[in-house]
Amino acid sequence: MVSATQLPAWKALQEHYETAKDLKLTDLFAQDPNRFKTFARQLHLNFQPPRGGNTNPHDANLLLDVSKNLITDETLSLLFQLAREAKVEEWRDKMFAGEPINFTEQRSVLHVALRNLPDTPIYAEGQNVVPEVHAVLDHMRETSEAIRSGSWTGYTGERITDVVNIGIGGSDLGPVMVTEALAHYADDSRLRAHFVSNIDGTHLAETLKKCRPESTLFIVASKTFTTQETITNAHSARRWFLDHAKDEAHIAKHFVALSTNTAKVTEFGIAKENMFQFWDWVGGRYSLWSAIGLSIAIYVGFDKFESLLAGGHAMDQHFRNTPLEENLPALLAVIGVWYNDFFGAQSVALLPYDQYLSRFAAYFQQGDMESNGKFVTRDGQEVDYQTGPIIWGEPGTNGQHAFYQLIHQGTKLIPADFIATTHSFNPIGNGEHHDILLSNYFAQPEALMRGKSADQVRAELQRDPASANWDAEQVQRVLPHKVFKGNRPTNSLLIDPYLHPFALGALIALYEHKIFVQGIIWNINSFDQWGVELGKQLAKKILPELAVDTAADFKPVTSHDSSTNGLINYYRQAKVRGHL
Ligand SMILES: O=P(O)(O)OC[C@H]1O[C@H](O)[C@H](O)[C@@H](O)[C@@H]1O
Repeated sequence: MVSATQLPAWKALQEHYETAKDLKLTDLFAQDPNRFKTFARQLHLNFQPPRGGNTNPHDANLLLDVSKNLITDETLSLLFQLAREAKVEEWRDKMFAGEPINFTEQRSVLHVALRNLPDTPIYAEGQNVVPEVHAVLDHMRETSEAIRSGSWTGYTGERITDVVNIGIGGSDLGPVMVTEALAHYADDSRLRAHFVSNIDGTHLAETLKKCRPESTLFIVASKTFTTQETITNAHSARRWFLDHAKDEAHIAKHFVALSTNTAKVTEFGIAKENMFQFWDWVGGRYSLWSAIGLSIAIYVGFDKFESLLAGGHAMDQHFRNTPLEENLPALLAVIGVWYNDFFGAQSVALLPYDQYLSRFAAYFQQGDMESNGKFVTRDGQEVDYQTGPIIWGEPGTNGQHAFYQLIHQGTKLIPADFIATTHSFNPIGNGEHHDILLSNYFAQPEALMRGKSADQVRAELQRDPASANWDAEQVQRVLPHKVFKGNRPTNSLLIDPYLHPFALGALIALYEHKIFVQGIIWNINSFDQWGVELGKQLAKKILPELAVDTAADFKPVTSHDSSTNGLINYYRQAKVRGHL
């Protein structure tokens, strides 16, 4: 494929940008009373998982308003033309058909198969993967139900009260984000979920302080089962456990593994029946839907996990079957490309007005940045345009009291997604909290768009008794600092009614597919992550260099640049001095 910048629509967008860059959102709204109608999309999703007995809600409404963006009808039509010229629809169909679109690792990209709850076949390398997916789901159901009911007991016969997921990256962030998002459904106060990811011994040590070996289940989650942090933490947890339990035979009741690597799991000493399989065609950052979600299923119950999958599946169907113009992931994606590649925006803020989504931005930092942080095209050429943005964010309203200053008055363009639900699980004060929360959710995009002119500031100063009598010089000293230029773009997404498992599944899949569409437009492979390897290799080389016994045998390390040598030797000298 030709480079994105060579596509006719890209060139047309560059020309269009020359006029669009001067668009004023307030003018666009003044000129068109129907602007909201034109640029907001409502989507009703509904899908009942085929297994009977799941009584959770399985429908959700999504309202995505993109009208507060620097776009016109023409902008959108050119952006969708770009998506078509980049062959987004063809690549989407290739993904669903199990073609090995992650070509640098010769792998299919089939997280959609994990939530394909009906028995519709999906093929990877000629083999229908759906029966295996269902077999693992059945295994997860059995195990999660046994733990929740108390029939799975520890080595002394006690029920399990603490589940510790040991994993990092994709084997951590998804379960962390989702267990937090679904905390409302954690209906068994006897059961706690913990997550240990960092190799920093503090993470494991502080977690183990809260656990007792008799009643703790460790879930060792690692796709490759070779990740240094996870395997080291798992071995340390195993030692802690055996210090108490003494007998290795007890490990079977306290350690399970989630992995694609049977040989390594066996080598670690975890029995095959305690291993939950997944497959190479599941990318780590897309794996919460697989066995990696076991901690979720235990924490909130398997039927909630199934409903999460159903929501993901419903969004998959929408993404697969809806023309781009009405396709929510595609719409979010092309608007993102508009700012990233034509306005020069460097980042995107994800701002959920929902405490349950407190880890949403952290989760999609991996989801987006590990997928689209690439500098060569699929053909191996260096790109001559910007690819993936920096993703960041915190829940509202906290962010307002921290970094919104820069979004409102800083010198950077920061497109932001505002996310909220129409109803709260916690309608404290007769709904007062939720109304206040939502008033902020509505006000911030409005403020970012409208801004405040010098004339408005002047009028305010005149109205305020504290400044009404100021002379011109005093006014001028303050006035410029109170001006908001406005015209800052936002997307608003409202989920109706609640962030129940189905709605959450749909929300996550929405962003996953947005990332997919952008990766195709940028002509990059969104599914490998070679960029994480170099640091790992160098750390492996450095680790043995950190060993020193005594001051007498201290030989400075000289194998690196002077900075790295200097830092390493400072650390080694401190080790020799030994303060603990
Ligand atoms: O699940 P694992 O094989 O342990 O991998 C954990 C994580 O580490 C790797 O370095 C990758 O950057 C991530 O994509 C992956 O999710």
